[in-house]
Amino acid sequence: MAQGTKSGSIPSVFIDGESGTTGLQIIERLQGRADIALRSLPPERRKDPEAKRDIFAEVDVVVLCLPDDAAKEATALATGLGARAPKLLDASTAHRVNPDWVYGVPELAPGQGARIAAAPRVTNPGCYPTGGILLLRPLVEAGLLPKDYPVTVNAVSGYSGGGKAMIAAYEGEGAPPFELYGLGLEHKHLPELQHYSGLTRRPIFVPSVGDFRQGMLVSIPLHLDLLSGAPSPAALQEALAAYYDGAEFVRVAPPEASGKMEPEALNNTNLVELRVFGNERRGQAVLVARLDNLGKGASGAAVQNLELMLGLGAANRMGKAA
Ligand SMILES: NC(=O)C1=CN([C@@H]2O[C@H](COP(=O)(O)OP(=O)(O)OC[C@H]3O[C@@H](n4cnc5c(N)ncnc54)[C@H](OP(=O)(O)O)[C@@H]3O)[C@@H](O)[C@H]2O)C=CC1
Ligand SMILES: CC(=O)N[C@@H](CCC(=O)OP(=O)(O)O)C(=O)O
Repeated sequence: MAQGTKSGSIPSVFIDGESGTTGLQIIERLQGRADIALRSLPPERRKDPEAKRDIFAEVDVVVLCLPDDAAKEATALATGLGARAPKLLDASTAHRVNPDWVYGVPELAPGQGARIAAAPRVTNPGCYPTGGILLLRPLVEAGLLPKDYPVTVNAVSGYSGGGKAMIAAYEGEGAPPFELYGLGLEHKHLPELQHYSGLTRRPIFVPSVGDFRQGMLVSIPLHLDLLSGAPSPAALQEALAAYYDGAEFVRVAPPEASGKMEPEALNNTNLVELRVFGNERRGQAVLVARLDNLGKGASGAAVQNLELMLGLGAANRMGKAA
């Protein structure tokens, strides 16, 4: 049963940015559901503040699938509505480390799902930080990974991660087969990656994009002798498995001494898979997260958070209880 709604028994949702990549994917995931009423604006009124204000006042949750500046403007508009303000779920980067917003990773820590369910403002995580944080935080909390470890995060994303502009560029002429970017070491995901992983030293983050539409790998190399107690790869895997025991959308695979990972295996799901590859003789390991950048990295995560915010989420979707 849904929590108190503004009108009727079915909670209502408006997606601001409904014709963008993330917005369209959320709509696809919600289509056919009888427990959520999806509201919409005609295309010519989608950027009209008055039309937005009216629909914001009528719905229970607004999902912001907008560029950062537009997300901030929409937030101000909602704030202006006072008691009629809807709950907000922001898919942009604008509020990710803002303490007034709850970080939308239910599996982050015990009780995080309940915090998301109760919050008036939830910020959906970035796609790369979703993989990085889910790998790093349990190891920091277990005391295995020192907080000041010099972490490097390497990652590759499908080009849909760059939204409509990057999709058009890659599906047009002359796109490169593969590109490193973010080499100024100021990528917008670094603050949330560091903050929610619990690291005191700023990680180095090297993202890349490949000529495939959708899917993502995030990998983190580790020197085991620099970790506390020089743990084995199996001990790292056990720490991850224990942390996510019971979490519906996070799978921790058995340890592997060798292997390959490709980025597309979890496309069109809300799953993230965590793996530890290790060479005990060499004292080295690589942590890898695989996810769909548009699934658990964006729209799938948004639907998971939306369900919690509307009181529709099953308890086991919330990660662990408090
Ligand atoms: N793609 C991804 O994998 C991920 C994206 N995100 C984040 O989600 C947000 C949306 O990204 P994405 O869907 O990829 O981007 P897109 O560029 O695909 O879509 C953005 C949409 O917002 C619309 N828009 C822009 N300004 C306004 C406004 N003032 N009012 C209403 N609509 C507006 C655009 O309209 P128009 O069509 O007219 O340009 C466009 O349709 C961004 O903040 C992005 O960083 C988060 C996680 C992953
Ligand atoms: C391939 C690509 O360009 N990816 C995007 C990140 C997509 C994402 O998660 O963006 P948000 O932080 O807005 O959520 C980038 O690096 O900017």
